[in-house]
Amino acid sequence: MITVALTKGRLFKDFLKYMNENDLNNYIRALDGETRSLYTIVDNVKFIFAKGPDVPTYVESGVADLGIVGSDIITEDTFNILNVSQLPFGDCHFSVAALPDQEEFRVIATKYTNIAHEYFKNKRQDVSLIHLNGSVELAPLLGLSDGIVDIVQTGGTLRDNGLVEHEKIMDIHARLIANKRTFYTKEDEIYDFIKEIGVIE
Ligand SMILES: Nc1ncnc2c1ncn2[C@@H]1O[C@H](COP(=O)(O)OP(=O)(O)OP(=O)(O)O)[C@@H](O)[C@H]1O
Ligand SMILES: O=P(O)(O)OC[C@H]1O[C@H](OP(=O)(O)OP(=O)(O)O)[C@H](O)[C@@H]1O
Repeated sequence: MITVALTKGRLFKDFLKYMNENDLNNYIRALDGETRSLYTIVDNVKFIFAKGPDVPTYVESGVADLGIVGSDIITEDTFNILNVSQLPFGDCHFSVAALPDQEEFRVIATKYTNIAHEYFKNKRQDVSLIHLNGSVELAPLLGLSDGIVDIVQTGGTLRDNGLVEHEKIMDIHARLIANKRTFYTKEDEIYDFIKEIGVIE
């Protein structure tokens, strides 16, 4: 038995869409249902449903062998895991966004302070960061910050709040991650799963 950690929100919906497009019906039947259960078993794969930032924690500890997680999460925080491969879903990007006429960025609000810190440090720009937990678009609208560093997917949230992208920071994709030990001790089962979901030929 191998354990695969999935996130419950958007990324899970993208994974289901990917499975539908690739006729992975066995998994879809087990995963695509209305239930509050936090795990399900299909053949010899146990899927657990966690919050995105907790997926690498489960994988690092070895209670999960594999995980599907946004690259944003494993870029923002450091985990002792194997970063196996990029997956063909979950695409979005990080940007600096603000009101259209904003010229200077001295104060930035973000959920992703490490990514923002690294970005402005590399640009040799002295910026103060304010950590927020969500709805960060409010910060420049209320004058809490000059701009934000945040995830942009459709651009709808920025548009609906009168904000625009000023600088693109990096692309984001879903990634397959693995525990450093069990990737080798459970090699055959992991290989079968990865092959089945079409991540390798
Ligand atoms: N518009 C978006 N906003 C945030 N994350 C996105 C977006 N589009 C794709 N993603 C990716 O999806 C991941 C977040 O999905 P996830 O399923 O973990 O949580 P969620 O949809 O934010 O739900 P929850 O509210 O339960 O945290 C991010 O880590 C990122 O890689
Ligand atoms: O470009 P879009 O498709 O509009 O997506 C981007 C928005 O989605 C995310 O927020 P989320 O919905 O996770 O809520 P949050 O603000 O509480 O983090 C992100 O932080 C942006 O606000």
